[in-house]
Amino acid sequence: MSTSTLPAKTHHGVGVSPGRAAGPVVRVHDRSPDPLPGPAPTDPAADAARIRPAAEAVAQRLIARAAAADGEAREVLEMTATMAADPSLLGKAEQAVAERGLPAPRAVFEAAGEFAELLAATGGYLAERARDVLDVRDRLVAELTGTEPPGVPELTGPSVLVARDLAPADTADLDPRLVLALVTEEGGPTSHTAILARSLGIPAVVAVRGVLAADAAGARVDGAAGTVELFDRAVEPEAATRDRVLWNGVGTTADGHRVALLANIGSAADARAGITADAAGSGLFRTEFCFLDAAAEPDVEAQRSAYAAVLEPFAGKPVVVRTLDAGADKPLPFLAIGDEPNPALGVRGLRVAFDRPGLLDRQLTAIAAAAAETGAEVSVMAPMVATAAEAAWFAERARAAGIERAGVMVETPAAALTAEAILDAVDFVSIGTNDLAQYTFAADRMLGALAALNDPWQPALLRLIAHLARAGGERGKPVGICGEAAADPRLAGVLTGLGVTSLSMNPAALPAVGAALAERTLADWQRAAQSALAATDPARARRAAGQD
Ligand SMILES: C=C(OP(=O)(O)O)C(=O)O
Ligand SMILES: [Mg+2]
Repeated sequence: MSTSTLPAKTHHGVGVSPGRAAGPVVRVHDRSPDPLPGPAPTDPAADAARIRPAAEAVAQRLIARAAAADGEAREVLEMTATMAADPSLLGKAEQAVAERGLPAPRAVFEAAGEFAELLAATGGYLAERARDVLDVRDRLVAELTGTEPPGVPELTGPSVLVARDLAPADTADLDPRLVLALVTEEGGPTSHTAILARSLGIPAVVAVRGVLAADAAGARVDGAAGTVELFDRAVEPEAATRDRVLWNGVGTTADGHRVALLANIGSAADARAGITADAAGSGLFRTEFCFLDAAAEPDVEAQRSAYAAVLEPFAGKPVVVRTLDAGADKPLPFLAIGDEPNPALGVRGLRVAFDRPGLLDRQLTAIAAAAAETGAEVSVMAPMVATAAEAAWFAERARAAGIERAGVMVETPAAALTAEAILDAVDFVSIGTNDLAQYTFAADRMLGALAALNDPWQPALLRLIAHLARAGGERGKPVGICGEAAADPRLAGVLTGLGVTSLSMNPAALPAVGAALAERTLADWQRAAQSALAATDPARARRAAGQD
């Protein structure tokens, strides 16, 4: 490598997908400037008539990319193509040209902008779709103005991609053989970029302030340490070095201490992916994913059949079904909570059911029926629990519905600090590290600017987990992890060293986690865990655990 002779500046971000790689930088195009509202077109009818062919061209390009992709990538690209050709969006834009005399690019810009605002105002998953609508908007505007479309340019060789953040359509069909590493200025540990990078095995660092302004030609990326060295000349491509992903499908440390490695699922496709990836079961079935678009509460029969479709691949295996986690970042249209000044601290998760116990009871009945039908070993757990009384209330209702094992998620510091009482009220707990970090650090999990606080290697978060694991160990009750922390291979070992009994993750992360776990004995991981706990910041915690 010739890089050692080049001047380098090291930028720090949050490492979200481990591995090291170096290579020439390719910038992902930012969107072009907003189109101007004038001058008015001389022939509005002709200008309006340009919109549908432009939308058709954008949709066709996305469909062609979808045809060359598979699995989730194909779904994302097809969904984006559908949005680009959405008749109500295009109709609104045409109307703005005809009635308000806006030039076609501006009309599309405003129509899509309004649609995105509506989605963003509802928050959560729908707000994430707002990002997709804005992505479609920018593609349409680029098509109408004849400018470079936003997103990843055609890659001619192995490259390090540097972006502000990546939209699902940008990343859906990324070729991991050409993308050496991903670096983003924004985004956090639970962002789309982070999850995708881990699932593709591409080293990634997010929330790297100033990386775009640096305008570098080459970069060397360390996805574990969260560092990006930038060079002002292109750097010879150096393929990623990653954890070996040779895993025999059994979750165990080098000396045979078993840890259940499980899949996080939300659809039948996820469930099949989990089984293919050798998941021993599922530690988190996000039931709200089945009903994101439902306008009214699905009746018991509709719920039973939706759950059965997801449980079916797991016949004979354990699955933890989480009851609806609605509100804040995951609003469900049929559970309108009303205006809240701070939805993340509002009526969400299990709290939605306190005023609507019938809603919970109907869901538990449907889950019990789906479990009986499929033969999956189902237990249930409640999201966003703050007190032992809430946990006991939930467990009682679950048992009344005929479900034997009931647990709760630990996502609030209050639940973690009262681990003993919570565990006494239920059969198990599962730690949602995404939300537990957000509430512990008072740092919105969606904000790139606060990503460093949501880093799951933060010693404060590790201490809460250690407390929970100790309380579970004393009672002989399982303490699992189902947040993104479980998908970080080295952290998975540290969590095991803290006493956690199961790790549930995106199915794509299973081989790397399984392989890393098997590299050391339980005593080694316990030592690594104690060193990480004693560290004063995430970087030191990683080093102390032997990550760097
Ligand atoms: C697993 C979790 O739940 P979700 O990401 O669905 O909020 C979590 O908060 O860590
Ligand atoms: Mg959560």
